Amino acid sequence: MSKRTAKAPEPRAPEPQAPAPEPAGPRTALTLSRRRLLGTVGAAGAAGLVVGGAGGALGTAAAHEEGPAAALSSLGSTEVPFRDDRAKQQAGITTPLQASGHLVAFDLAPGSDRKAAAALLRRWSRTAEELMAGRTPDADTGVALDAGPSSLTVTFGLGHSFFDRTGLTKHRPDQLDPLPDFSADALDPERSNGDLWIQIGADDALVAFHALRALQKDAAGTARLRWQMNGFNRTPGATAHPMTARNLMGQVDGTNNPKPTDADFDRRIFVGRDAEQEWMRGGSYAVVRRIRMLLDDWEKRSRHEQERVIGRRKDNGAPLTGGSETTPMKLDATGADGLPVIPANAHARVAAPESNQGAAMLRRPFSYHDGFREDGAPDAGLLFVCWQADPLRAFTQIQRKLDRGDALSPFLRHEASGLYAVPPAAVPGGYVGQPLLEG
Ligand SMILES: C=CC1=C(C)c2cc3[nH]c(cc4nc(cc5[nH]c(cc1n2)c(C)c5CCC(=O)O)C(CCC(=O)O)=C4C)c(C)c3C=C
Ligand SMILES: [Fe+2]
Repeated sequence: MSKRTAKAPEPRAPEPQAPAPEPAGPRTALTLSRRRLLGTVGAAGAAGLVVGGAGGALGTAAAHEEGPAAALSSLGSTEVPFRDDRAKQQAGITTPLQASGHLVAFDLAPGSDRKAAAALLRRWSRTAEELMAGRTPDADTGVALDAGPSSLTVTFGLGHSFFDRTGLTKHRPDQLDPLPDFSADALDPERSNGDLWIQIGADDALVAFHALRALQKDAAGTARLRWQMNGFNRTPGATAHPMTARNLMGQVDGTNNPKPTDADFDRRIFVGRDAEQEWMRGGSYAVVRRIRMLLDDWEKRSRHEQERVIGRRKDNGAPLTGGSETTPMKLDATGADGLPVIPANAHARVAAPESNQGAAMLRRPFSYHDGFREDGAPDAGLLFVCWQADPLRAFTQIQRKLDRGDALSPFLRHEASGLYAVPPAAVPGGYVGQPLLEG
């Protein structure tokens, strides 16, 4: 395939809410297929295709002839490697938040055994690698033909039930034991759990949808879709002041996430070298919660009340004890009334490692909006995804504490839940989960 070098893109603005893209972070694709840069007659038909990013502004009529290619913007050309010799973990964990996301779970079809599951994960890994590199099969839907990789990541996980279905029960890690019930739970079993889970993220909604369809087609005959959810975040570049993301309650959310530069980051987020289940070493556990926000109630509260619910300012995310977003909270500080400045039940206080014997997880959510409910309230909230080496000592410990009386809980409903073992990245020539399935 002929290759062309794309103009070097501008660096992407930093996004403090997500850790720096260390090993598995995005890199700029310097070579892209000729088709992707120029558009082709063929799949695109006589109208041709415009180049993604900057070229898109030209409009379709301008792209009939193969002329000098306009460079993709950094948004379109940013590529996150599927495999990376330096990275042990799959992409999509420490990758900066993307603008568009899909979470999807599958159940193995009756009769699909371990061999069929292995073949599916091999197909999925191949598809993910191709699409994340910006290579789109000519014969597919065409949805992403004129787009660059757009920071696409595809991350694969295995649910508790996967192991019984494939005869691998004795290889199931204890960390996949079902999460306990919490009082705030109103879980829909049909939108929870599942044998297999995929997280898709991209900075372009068409690229993300295209990946979703391609992976769904790969599953045909082997696994059936169980549930699927769509999410979004702010588009990179939409603000002149790159800062931590906001959620649909308007809060700056993600400030006190562990950072890859923290000495204990790997120990907290990734499964250690001494783990009993060898195939999970370097992997992580994802807890997924669909959390609806009771926005009508929330939006009736004054800004002052809202800030006391979290313990941080709404405008810049700074703790109520002062400073900027990154200033540590002073949990001991009291006001003139003798009461704590950050209230005893403030969400950030109750969830903090200091209140949970050091427990911490990496939160990497998407917002969602699925229209309006019968009462007119928005069906909207957070697709809360968090990553940790041990869910019992991270998500479960903190959620138990929140459940006992954090000020944010009355504004939330946990509607769906999943817990998945996310194996390390595939080795060259291999596929995600191969050491488990062929071990
Ligand atoms: C069990 C874990 C958590 C759930 C569930 C959860 C839901 C949830 N959180 C917000 C908004 C914010 N959370 C913030 C901080 C924060 N939240 C958790 C854990 C859960 N949140 C932790 C561990 C922390 C960090 C605490 C700390 O160390 O300071 C914040 C403050 C800013 C920040 O640090 O990110 C906000 C805002 C929502 C809206 C929500 C459910 C929809
Ligand atoms: Fe939180």
